[in-house]
Amino acid sequence: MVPLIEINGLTKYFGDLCAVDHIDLEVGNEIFGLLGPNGAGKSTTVRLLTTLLTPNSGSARVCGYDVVKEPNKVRESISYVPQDMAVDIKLTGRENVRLYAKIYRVPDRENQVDNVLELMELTERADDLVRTYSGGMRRRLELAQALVHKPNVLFLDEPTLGLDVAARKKIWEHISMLRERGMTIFMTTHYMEEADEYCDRVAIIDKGNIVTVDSPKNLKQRLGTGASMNDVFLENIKTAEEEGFDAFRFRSMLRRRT
Ligand SMILES: Nc1ncnc2c1ncn2[C@@H]1O[C@H](COP(=O)(O)OP(=O)(O)OP(=O)(O)O)[C@@H](O)[C@H]1O
Repeated sequence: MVPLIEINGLTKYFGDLCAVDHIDLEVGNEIFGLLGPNGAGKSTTVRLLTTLLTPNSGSARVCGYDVVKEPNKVRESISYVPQDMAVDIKLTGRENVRLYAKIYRVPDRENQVDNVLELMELTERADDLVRTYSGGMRRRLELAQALVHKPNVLFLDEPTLGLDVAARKKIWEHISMLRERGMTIFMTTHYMEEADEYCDRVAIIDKGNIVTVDSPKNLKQRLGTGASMNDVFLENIKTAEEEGFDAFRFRSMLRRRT
């Protein structure tokens, strides 16, 4: 596996709180899911890897570039789709993507805008205002924007959050298609069944520590016949429970989100 993302002892404090605690990870050309309860450190990890935060110690390389020493090179090689809407509803889909193409100084701009709209199956609605788009279409538009400068690694924070079942399935079809075209996807999710079905490997993070990393299949097998990813998740955050952490909160969160 050629690592597209290499993380060594990466650590981030917010005041006294250690949000990411000496994590080590290697991610190759795959769909990699970072799972964990609320406040576990998922978004902080993604923000460190996308150069939006600076670590207190440790290092990370993305596409061969150091996130602290070569942030511009990292940004040119990646895209990041955060949870909150990153599209302007007062513009058309095409205008939104065009804006990104301009910011990234994409060569042969109009062609590339057409290409990514087509890739996300938005061509027919490309000239309609985004205000009229469904949630799933808006998410696909965010992906189109993210793809316009041809990144090698795509970071997605909860890509299917808030979408209905059909829209979630469609987003996953698109993410899987990108993976088949050679893109590396690093994503966070609370949907265990989606991680199970679509991720090549997952890591579970709890209180800033990576508790386990493997394929969903291997993780389930380790627990025994009939185990689900929910079981894997709960098993791996058990330590927190044993330490008196509020397991009820985790479980109710899981029930809400799965
Ligand atoms: N800018 C910040 N300032 C202070 N504390 C922060 C900041 N960002 C995150 N934290 C804290 O760091 C810890 C990890 O937060 P993070 O957002 O990375 O968790 P998460 O796993 O993404 O959670 P969620 O699933 O709820 O999005 C939490 O305790 C959070 O309150």
